[in-house]
Amino acid sequence: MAPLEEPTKRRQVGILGGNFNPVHNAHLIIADQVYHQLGLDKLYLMPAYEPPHIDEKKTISADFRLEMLALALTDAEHLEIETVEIERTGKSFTYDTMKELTEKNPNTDYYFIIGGDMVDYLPKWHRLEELMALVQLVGVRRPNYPVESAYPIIWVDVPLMDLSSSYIRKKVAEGCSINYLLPKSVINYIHEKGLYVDEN
Ligand SMILES: Nc1ncnc2c1ncn2[C@@H]1O[C@H](COP(=O)(O)OP(=O)(O)OP(=O)(O)O)[C@@H](O)[C@H]1O
Ligand SMILES: O=C(O)c1ccc[n+]([C@@H]2O[C@H](COP(=O)([O-])O)[C@@H](O)[C@H]2O)c1
Repeated sequence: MAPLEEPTKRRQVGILGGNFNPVHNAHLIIADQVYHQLGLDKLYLMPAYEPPHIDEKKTISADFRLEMLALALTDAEHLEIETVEIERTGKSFTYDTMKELTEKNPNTDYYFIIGGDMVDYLPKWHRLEELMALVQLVGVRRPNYPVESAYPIIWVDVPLMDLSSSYIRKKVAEGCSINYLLPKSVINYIHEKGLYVDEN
């Protein structure tokens, strides 16, 4: 009798989408914790070309943000950059991106991570029901934001971190230290390129 064929193991992949303006240690801790706690095969940080919010956030050129991500991830083999939204340019809705990725990689299960600040905003996401049919949403807590949702979110425990890219941009503009809030290589890059000095 012919031996039974092993079913192909599906690849388990996490995605942390964001602006990464700049990438900071809370992003890296979240990515690493979700990767390990969910036993994923890979986790991608996925920078947006332009934020998709209705009330837009300002951002800087994708080239700067990509270079800072590459510096931050130099020693992390389990963490990589997904550039699909940068290559597409313009605004990307997560549903459109995840549809493209799931079609390209039919043997992969995707886990899309959102910070607690995004939970209340979820009902406004583009084609949310369809997005939830494509990916598993994973929530991570953020200070001053809810930890519950009517939506089927897997909550992964991370330390509560009151750290944001806007805080870092503000500190640079004020001429304050940003040491230990993000990798040293990224701090050096920010100073070298003179980023965020005019932030208001
Ligand atoms: N300190 C944090 N705790 C939990 N989640 C976070 C934290 N910082 C960022 N995130 C989450 O990481 C993802 C990408 O975040 P983003 O690049 O917008 O950074 P940010 O620090 O929120 O930026 P900004 O201050 O410019 O709004 C989002 O889902 C966001 O909720
Ligand atoms: O698709 C949407 O409607 C949608 C609305 C708001 C945010 N998102 C995604 O959520 C991720 C975090 O967003 P942000 O703006 O906090 O960096 C990022 O990948 C965004 O593209 C997606």
